[in-house]
Amino acid sequence: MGEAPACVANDLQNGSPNLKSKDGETSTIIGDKVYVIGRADDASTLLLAVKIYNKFTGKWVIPTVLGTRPEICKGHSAVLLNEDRIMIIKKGSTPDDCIWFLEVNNKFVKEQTQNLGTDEVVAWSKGVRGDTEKLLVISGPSGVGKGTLISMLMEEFPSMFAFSVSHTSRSPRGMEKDGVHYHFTERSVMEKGIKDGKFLEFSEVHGNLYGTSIEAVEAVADTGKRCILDIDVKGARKVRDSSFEAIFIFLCPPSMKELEQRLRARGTETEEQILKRLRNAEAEIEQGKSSGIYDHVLYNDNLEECYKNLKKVLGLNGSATANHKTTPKGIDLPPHHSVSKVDNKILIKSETLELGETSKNLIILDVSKLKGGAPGRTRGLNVYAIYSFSNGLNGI
Ligand SMILES: Nc1ncnc2c1ncn2[C@@H]1O[C@H](COP(=O)(O)OP(=O)(O)OP(=O)(O)O)[C@@H](O)[C@H]1O
Ligand SMILES: Nc1nc2c(ncn2[C@@H]2O[C@H](COP(=O)(O)O)[C@@H](O)[C@H]2O)c(=O)[nH]1
Repeated sequence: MGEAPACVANDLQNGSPNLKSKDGETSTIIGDKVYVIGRADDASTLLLAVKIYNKFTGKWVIPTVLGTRPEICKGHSAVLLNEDRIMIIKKGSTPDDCIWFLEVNNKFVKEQTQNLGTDEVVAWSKGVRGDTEKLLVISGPSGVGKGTLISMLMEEFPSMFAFSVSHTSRSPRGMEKDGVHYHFTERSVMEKGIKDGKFLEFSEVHGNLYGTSIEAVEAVADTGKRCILDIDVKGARKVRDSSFEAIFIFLCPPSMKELEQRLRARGTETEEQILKRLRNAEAEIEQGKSSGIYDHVLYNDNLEECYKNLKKVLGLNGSATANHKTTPKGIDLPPHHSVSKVDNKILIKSETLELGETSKNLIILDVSKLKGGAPGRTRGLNVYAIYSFSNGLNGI
């Protein structure tokens, strides 16, 4: 890995920021750095690898890679968007796997670079056609009824909402199932995952470690459903500061006395744990109301009333089919194609031979309204137009 990529010298001469594919690799220049994407040097993985050549220091760096990585394919094109994001268009891939984004300098990458204390961090996100709904973040003191209200929403709107399954170091309660209510995990394993940048957010709550993994949020994004996070105020603040768009709701109990009764009646905690949760509740309620994180503060006194109010702030009219979004569609790209960029449009050209006639095809992807990004999915990818020209037309 000692030599500079061959493309660097040529590229500096012709001034192009995006370099031609060499042996299935692409090289994209951003400032002093060349991002080389392709097979891993040791061929030990079937996932695309990233290495960075720093033209200033003359050194290669293997970055910390966050998010789910795309699988290797029959070649790919790389297109630089906005100096902080490289779009990868895979050849011969399935419609839901052909567009990926490598974030090299967005807010999340900058935060993680600081958190992880490493020099270089990059983050993958899969491209999703069209729009998906904002995340729904629900917080409130233990026993206020978050889980109860979330279950009601998911029961009434099963095709619309899905729960992000958090990791926790606490032990399961009687009815709780691993992988359904939480991923119950050893603290040391969670700490290693946090160190490796696998978590969107994490927090120490009531003496245990809790966290939302990037994978948990990605898993929900892939179903096209709206992702619900049941997390504490510190975690909500981290999500608020991230690139995610979300609606933040804080639930308050009618009184501390009622909160205590609910916790005791639930019967899932020891006396010591109940007292600890109640001690933390007052500070949490104070922060929830005054932090400016939350868009809505709802009081859960009468359960049915509170559920009605929750649906109201979510714009649900009570019908089970309201606002139902379908799973995001993929993009049917021809297996072999060439890619170019004009302003905010990506032009994907291909030729097919049918019944002795060559037809030229042009797909235009509009990337002007991209939203989200790593961690999670990059949404808002729009197939702008598909043109097909039979032999003799030289328009493309
Ligand atoms: N409005 C309500 N009136 C009376 N009881 C309620 C109400 N809402 C929820 N409960 C009950 O209060 C208990 C606590 O509710 P729940 O487990 O949903 O709280 P939670 O906020 O998710 O707590 P935790 O953060 O500890 O998981 C449950 O037994 C639930 O049935
Ligand atoms: N920051 C996060 N907080 C979380 C997460 N998952 C749950 N929680 C919060 O923890 C407490 C206690 O939950 P319990 O299930 O032990 O009663 C509660 O306030 C949850 O909102 C998470 O991933 N991140």
